[in-house]
Amino acid sequence: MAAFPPLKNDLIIRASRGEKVERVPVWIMRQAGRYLPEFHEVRKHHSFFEICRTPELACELTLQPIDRYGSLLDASIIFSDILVIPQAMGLEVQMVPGRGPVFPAPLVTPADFERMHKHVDVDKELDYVYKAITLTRHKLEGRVPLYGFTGAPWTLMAYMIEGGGSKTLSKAKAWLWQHPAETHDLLQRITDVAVTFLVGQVRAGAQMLQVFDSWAGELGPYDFKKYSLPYIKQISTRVKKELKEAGLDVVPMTIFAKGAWYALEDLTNIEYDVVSLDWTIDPEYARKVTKDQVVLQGNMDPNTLYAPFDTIRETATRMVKAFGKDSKHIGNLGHGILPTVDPEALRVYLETIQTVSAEIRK
Ligand SMILES: Cc1c2[nH]c(c1CCC(=O)O)Cc1[nH]c(c(CCC(=O)O)c1C)Cc1[nH]c(c(CCC(=O)O)c1C)Cc1[nH]c(c(CCC(=O)O)c1C)C2
Repeated sequence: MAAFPPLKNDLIIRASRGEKVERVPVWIMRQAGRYLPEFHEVRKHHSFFEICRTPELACELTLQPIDRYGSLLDASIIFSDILVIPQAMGLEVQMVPGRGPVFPAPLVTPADFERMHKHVDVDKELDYVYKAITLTRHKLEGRVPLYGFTGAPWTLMAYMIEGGGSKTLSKAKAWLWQHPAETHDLLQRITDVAVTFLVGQVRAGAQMLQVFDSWAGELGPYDFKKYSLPYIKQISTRVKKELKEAGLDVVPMTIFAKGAWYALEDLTNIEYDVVSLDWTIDPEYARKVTKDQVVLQGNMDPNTLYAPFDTIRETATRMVKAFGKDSKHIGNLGHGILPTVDPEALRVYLETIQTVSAEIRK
């Protein structure tokens, strides 16, 4: 395979390493997806997981926001889903229109471990993601870096037991009390897969990595320390070690533990370069707690994109200023962009972050 084209915009990589940069780099969680008409055009003809498993289609969707917004985006993220890991472990996941992901046969009791592969050949099962990453690195032509990602063990465990989205996570949480040993067994199995998967994504061409613990905030502080923190820490330390040993680039890693405001201090000490904040955390408070030891990412409420454009400008300006003139900040939303947002509202948000941050850093 030919060498990748040279990177023309490395702003977000420099920022993730904590270097002083000329302006705040920005990208958006779920930037490829349902708010874009060009996404729906492709979705009409292909199912969701068919797109994930077809490198040309996953690549095309990854590039859609980069083509649309041009220099207003400083990174791309490979089109895929966190649920490719449960699939690789042997569970079936369907994407049901209007409902989201559904497991026809979720884990009900630990006896259901029988239905999962005893040994997961991660590189074989998820080779389609690696192929999509490699192709996308070429097609990006060095415009921006490419993120690879994984779901965090707790969030993936929750999906595997709930069988899909849930308001209370009561089935998954019942496991914590009813099956504590098997809970740790499951979390460890997912962690092992995630580590190999992230290293494989870097080998394939990913230049940055993000771990999504979207349901972290459903755990209280004590349980987060017990059921999430040790595993997301294992992921960062093992991935960095394995990358180094394999002679690969030790790429910047981001942790997004949505809702886990109480764990902010712990999250700065587990070898992630960037901590992604949801909108419930005040940027000034986050800077105080993290003492500039990590780069902070985020964090406007995604619903603010429904506001009049002037309000979006005002809110984004206030956010950039709250993270501070000298702060280590990567612009993003506090969670994924919502499917019914006007793509032009996102343009206003991206433009504001880039121009206001360049202005105050002059
Ligand atoms: C990073 C990513 C994800 N999904 C998708 C991407 C693509 C890359 C990008 O960000 O652009 C495409 C991605 N994933 C999905 C879609 C829509 C599929 C469709 O109907 O076409 C897209 C574009 C489907 C999906 N997949 C998932 C949901 C949520 C269900 C729920 O809990 O109620 C949904 C709706 C699970 C999922 N998937 C993901 C997360 C973590 C981020 C977050 O918290 O939002 C989670 C929790 C991650």
